[in-house]
Amino acid sequence: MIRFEEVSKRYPDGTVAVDGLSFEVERGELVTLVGPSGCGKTTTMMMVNRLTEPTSGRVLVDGEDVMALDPVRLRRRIGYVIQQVGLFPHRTVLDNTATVPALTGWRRSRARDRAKELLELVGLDPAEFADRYPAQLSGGERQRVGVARALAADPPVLLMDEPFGAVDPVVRERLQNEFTAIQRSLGTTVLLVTHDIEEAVRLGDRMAVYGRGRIEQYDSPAAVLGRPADGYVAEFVGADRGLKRLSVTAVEPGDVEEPPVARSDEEARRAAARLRERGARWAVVLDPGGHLHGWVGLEELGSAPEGRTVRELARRMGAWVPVGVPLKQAFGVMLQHDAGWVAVLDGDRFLGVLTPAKLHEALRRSVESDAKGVPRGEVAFDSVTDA
Ligand SMILES: Nc1ncnc2c1ncn2[C@@H]1O[C@H](COP(=O)(O)OP(=O)(O)OP(=O)(O)O)[C@@H](O)[C@H]1O
Repeated sequence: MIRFEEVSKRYPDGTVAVDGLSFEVERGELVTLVGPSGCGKTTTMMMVNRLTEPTSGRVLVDGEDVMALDPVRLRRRIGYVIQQVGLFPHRTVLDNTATVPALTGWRRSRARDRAKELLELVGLDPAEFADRYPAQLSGGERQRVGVARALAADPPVLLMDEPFGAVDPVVRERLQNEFTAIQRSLGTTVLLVTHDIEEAVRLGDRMAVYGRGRIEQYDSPAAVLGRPADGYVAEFVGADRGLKRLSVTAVEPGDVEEPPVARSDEEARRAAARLRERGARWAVVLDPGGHLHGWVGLEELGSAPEGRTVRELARRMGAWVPVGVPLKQAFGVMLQHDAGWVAVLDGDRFLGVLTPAKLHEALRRSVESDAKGVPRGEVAFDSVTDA
């Protein structure tokens, strides 16, 4: 969708901002550009919509050399979100958001409805914000309007320069999640510049790590963290890249272990005897169909009056995640519930539990699987301690 062929940019004062850059962004892909200040990220992006032009090489959008296209028409196909946002000061939030749909010929009421939907999505209640002017917003709110406005236009390509920079960390994470969900559903191709390595790792299908004027590594976040191309990249992504990998490594069915289980229709005392024999102090409670019902402690089971079933004593289980979420999320749930494990579900089917030891093992397996180029399930460790 976007292709750079040996692109260089030398500014008139002689500064070489970008030097012989070649890479490609597939349709529907979200690529993050990350690197230290002044390394050429913004220049790279501005060459896509011709806000600046290459000195040599070619930039192709959908197979067409941007230099052969009319800049105004080119920019209509390419959304642009910048940190300073660039909202129209004399227009309300709603009109700002509806600008492009209105320009491209939508009926006014339809454009405004769409704008309201998107404002809501980025966490700005239209009832409160629609009629305000940009000057009446905080920096973070302005940024959110900028993101809503870019999405309202539904462009096939979106360029974003630090779009979430001015938003506080809690709102940022929500906004990032909502943004990527919309981006995936619309199939938008995105180039996103960021200083924040976490953001680059979490959002990018692929990430480009910049050194001065060039890309040092272009790969999936898991590969960049697992196999940095050189010392520079390793240092840039940080000594805690193992931790960062938690964000990009999914919980797989093979990561879970089988916990002690009690069936909900089982008699409580019988279940207690079974658990005692096994040396277990608690059990996951499943209904006869194998669905998660909750959990129960040995003490409650053992002291239950005769005839009680496990179901009557089971407690609700908050510590669970769907299979496929990042390990980081599973770890977060574990900490949030102060639990030594977290249940993993596939739809409403219980797969098993993820323990801290299993989580560590999953992380190590993912590093090894990248290094050896084999699927994670095929990486063998003799024991967790070896891992
Ligand atoms: N119009 C210009 N004229 C001359 N030099 C420029 C111009 N714009 C940018 N540069 C220089 O080109 C280099 C790359 O700048 P660019 O803005 O692309 O970097 P960046 O990676 O986006 O930086 P930051 O993360 O700080 O935004 C820098 O050395 C910058 O000073």
